[in-house]
Amino acid sequence: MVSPGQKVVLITGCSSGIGLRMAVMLAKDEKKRYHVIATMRDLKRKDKLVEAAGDTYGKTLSLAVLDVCSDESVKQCINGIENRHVDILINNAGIGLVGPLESISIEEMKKVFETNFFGVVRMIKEVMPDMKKRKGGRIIVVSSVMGLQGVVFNDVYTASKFAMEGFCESLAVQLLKFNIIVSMIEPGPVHTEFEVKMIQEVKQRDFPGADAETVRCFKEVYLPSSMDIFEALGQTPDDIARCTKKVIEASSPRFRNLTNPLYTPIVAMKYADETGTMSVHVFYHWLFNMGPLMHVSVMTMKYLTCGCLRSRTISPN
Ligand SMILES: NC(=O)C1=CN([C@@H]2O[C@H](COP(=O)(O)OP(=O)(O)OC[C@H]3O[C@@H](n4cnc5c(N)ncnc54)[C@H](OP(=O)(O)O)[C@@H]3O)[C@@H](O)[C@H]2O)C=CC1
Ligand SMILES: CC1=C(/C=C/C(C)=C/C=C/C(C)=C/C=O)C(C)(C)CCC1
Repeated sequence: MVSPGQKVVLITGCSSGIGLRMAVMLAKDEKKRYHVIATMRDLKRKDKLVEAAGDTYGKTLSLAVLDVCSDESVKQCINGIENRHVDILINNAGIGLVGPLESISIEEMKKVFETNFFGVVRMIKEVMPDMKKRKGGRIIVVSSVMGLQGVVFNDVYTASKFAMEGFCESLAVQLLKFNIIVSMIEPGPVHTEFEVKMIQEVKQRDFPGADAETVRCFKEVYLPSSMDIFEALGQTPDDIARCTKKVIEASSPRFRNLTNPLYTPIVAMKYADETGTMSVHVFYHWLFNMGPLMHVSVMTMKYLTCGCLRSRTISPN
């Protein structure tokens, strides 16, 4: 039951990771300001969430089935909510895809877009008309640093997040007219099942169709560097949940919210050279010439960005 004055928050992809921690953090709000509808595509995966929610389960947190890839599932879920009333929609569900392009089928690529891009579009299309009628609402989208800057061997995942950034940047203007505020959350690496699934998938694959040199670059250069970066910079899902709660609670939230200060110079570089050549060359040298020193270079970046650039990110603390 939603108490008077409580905001209804619907979150997608709450069976693990960032979505799970967001659901729990908002449900445990000291002032009980939120009623969280934590959704997942398969309720058999609810145990971790229910355990973490503790006694908020059935009070400020309820569960619902929702598969962002299915029109019917999205409709059924929203129709099941009292008056279809959602104050805050958090689009979190998403999947990764990494590896040499030659070894990835078009079907796999479509699945990534179906989840990460059309999943968000489907959710917004269903919730937006009611928000417009009520002249108010918040839409949060968990994007990624890869929604702002391409990362080698993440071509299709990056494209799906860029698509979402473009979509939201366009829609945000129209929605502001109806007092609906759109905010993006842009984490760098976060320790969740996303990382575990990526490592498992990569171990199982033998990358058919890709030439030996590309496979070597992926396995021997990119993967160790990427793991170094996860180890040195990885945030926790609680960090991202805290950032998101801050964005929800801000009276005038920023549109873009990077959660990790390391990425502010990377994004700044993109805007400093509008031709894009600098980013391509810097990433090339960083990966192929400094790859073995990745740990050192990342630690240096961490040190350099610990002060002034923090104000450009949303801090979890
Ligand atoms: N971890 C990271 O390094 C980063 C992650 N992100 C983004 O954060 C978001 C959350 O990922 P994270 O928590 O890390 O990863 P997890 O893999 O832990 O969580 C992803 C969640 O999305 C759900 N999901 C996948 N497909 C669907 C679907 N069709 N319908 C509904 N739910 C679905 C999964 O459910 P199920 O259990 O059923 O598979 C799971 O609950 C994603 O959008 C991701 O792109 C952004 C930056 C970095
Ligand atoms: C290897 C490599 C990089 C890797 C970045 C990674 C691995 C980022 C991961 C982000 C994630 C997981 C986002 C999820 O949405 C940099 C820093 C670009 C610099 C060049 C070399």
